[in-house]
Amino acid sequence: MTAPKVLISDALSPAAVQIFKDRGIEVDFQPALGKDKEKLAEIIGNYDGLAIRSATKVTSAILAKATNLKVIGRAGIGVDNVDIPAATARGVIVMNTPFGNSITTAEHAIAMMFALAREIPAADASTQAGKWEKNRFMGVEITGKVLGIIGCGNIGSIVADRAVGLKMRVIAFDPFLSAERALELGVEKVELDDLLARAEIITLHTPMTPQTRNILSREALAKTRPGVRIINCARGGLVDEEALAELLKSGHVAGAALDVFVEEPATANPLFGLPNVVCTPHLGASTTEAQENVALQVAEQMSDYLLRGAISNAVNFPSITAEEAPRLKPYISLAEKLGSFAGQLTETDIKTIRIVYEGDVAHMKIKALTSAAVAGLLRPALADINIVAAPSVARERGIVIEETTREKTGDHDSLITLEVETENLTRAVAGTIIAGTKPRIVQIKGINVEADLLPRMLYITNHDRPGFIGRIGTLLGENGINIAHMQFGRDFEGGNAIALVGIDQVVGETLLKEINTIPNVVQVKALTF
Ligand SMILES: NC(=O)c1ccc[n+]([C@@H]2O[C@H](COP(=O)([O-])OP(=O)(O)OC[C@H]3O[C@@H](n4cnc5c(N)ncnc54)[C@H](O)[C@@H]3O)[C@@H](O)[C@H]2O)c1
Ligand SMILES: O=C(O)[C@H](O)COP(=O)(O)O
Repeated sequence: MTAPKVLISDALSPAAVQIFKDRGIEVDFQPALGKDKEKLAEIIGNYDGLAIRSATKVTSAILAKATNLKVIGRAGIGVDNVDIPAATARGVIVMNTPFGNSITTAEHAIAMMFALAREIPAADASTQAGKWEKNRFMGVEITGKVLGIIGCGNIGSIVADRAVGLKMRVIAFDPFLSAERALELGVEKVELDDLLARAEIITLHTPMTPQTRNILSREALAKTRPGVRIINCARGGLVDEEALAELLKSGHVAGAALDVFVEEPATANPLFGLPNVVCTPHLGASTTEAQENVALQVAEQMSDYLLRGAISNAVNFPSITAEEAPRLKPYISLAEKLGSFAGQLTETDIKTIRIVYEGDVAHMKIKALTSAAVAGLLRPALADINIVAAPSVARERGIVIEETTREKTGDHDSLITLEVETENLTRAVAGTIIAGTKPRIVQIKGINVEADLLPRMLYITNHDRPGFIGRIGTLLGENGINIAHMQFGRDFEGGNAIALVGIDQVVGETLLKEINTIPNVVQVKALTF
């Protein structure tokens, strides 16, 4: 196996380079490449992995050129510089490092709060200019002030903890913050309007989503307390910069500290040059400790995926540990084959997919197995579908996916049953793993029929009458088709029967039609796996 190749296109700590090398991965460290999208597009096709921070924009155009790419690793938190749907559609795993720079960023927000309260940057500039303006800089105390946190997740919680330590009164708006967690953090959970009306300092710590974009809009800013100070170390675009600039000029807002901007790199901005505005160039995560953390973590995660199939902190696929990956692999293959079997037999629109996981397999990562089953099911219609994209593609097509887990009920230690419902019919197929690695079908439409899945197969349904087996064998033999195995099942004597025939050659349309003319044959279909 040739060593996977990773490109680092942003300024990651060199610690990442060492990890990749130690793990036997070829690594190309080009920290300035993220700013050169033409060059990136030109070479991205050579790499299996791409490690980035926030400067590299992984657009759909870049992804279209990334023909070998399997994983994008974000050494940091925000993945808004990656086109996730486009990556997902191409089967590229996108992973981040959700905790490595949280403390550092929370500390930056706290530093910004002090910088605003005591006008440290302006006082520093004035002092170093030889002005000694002792009477110009009258600050405010932090103790006892009301801090309003918008978004109380990893970073917001650390800010809350530090602020409580500074004897501030902390209120938080976060629809997903539980009452228990708020109590544990010592913060009061409030609605946004309440926060706007009460906070003397507001700090933002939400991701950028359609709901949070412009959360401090002109209207929201108008509801804030006179003299409020605003800090944004989360994402540019959470605050209306134009409206904030006007309120700073009018004196309604006493100060604003911004680490992030609508347009980055920010070389011109409506807030630049206004009194008591403190700006840093997206430095929230920029400490030696945080950069070391995220670089090491992203390199380990990407190596684990490229070398062992383990997935952690992916934003577009369930996690799979390095220990789980080899155990899961045969079941992924089984789920994909069961899906493929049902998909090849289904010619009308699928409404619902029901998957039942029974026995040992019910305790595995069933989300990954469901993705594999859905990919197999959709592949006859969408040749390029991959396991990462499959569930979202199914949802876009209005297909309902239902999963159930239960303990072992029959002979098999593990059993996966896939049921597909269309307008006209419901078809179920079940399978298991034999000898630890081999996928095997064990039941079709409730009829027991055990067969290994070979690359070429015939699926035949017929009325259970004498003579069928001899005729099909003769007909295939006369046409030069070698039979590898032939398995039969029926619901009861003289009832409905199924034959699964593993074959070594392709059966053409003419021969399929001829098989259909054998007495009692209902349906024949050539399948490939
Ligand atoms: N400046 C920097 O260098 C820097 C560094 C790290 C992270 N960040 C950014 O900081 C932000 C927070 O990161 P995190 O790790 O704490 O994320 P997180 O996911 O742990 O927390 C985000 C919180 O926002 C809440 N939230 C979501 N939608 C909301 C809404 N509509 N209203 C209010 N709250 C909402 C969530 O419930 C969650 O608790 C992200 O945008 C991240 O990209 C910036
Ligand atoms: O989301 C993040 O982790 C921060 O915005 C840090 O971005 P950076 O890695 O480009 O400093």
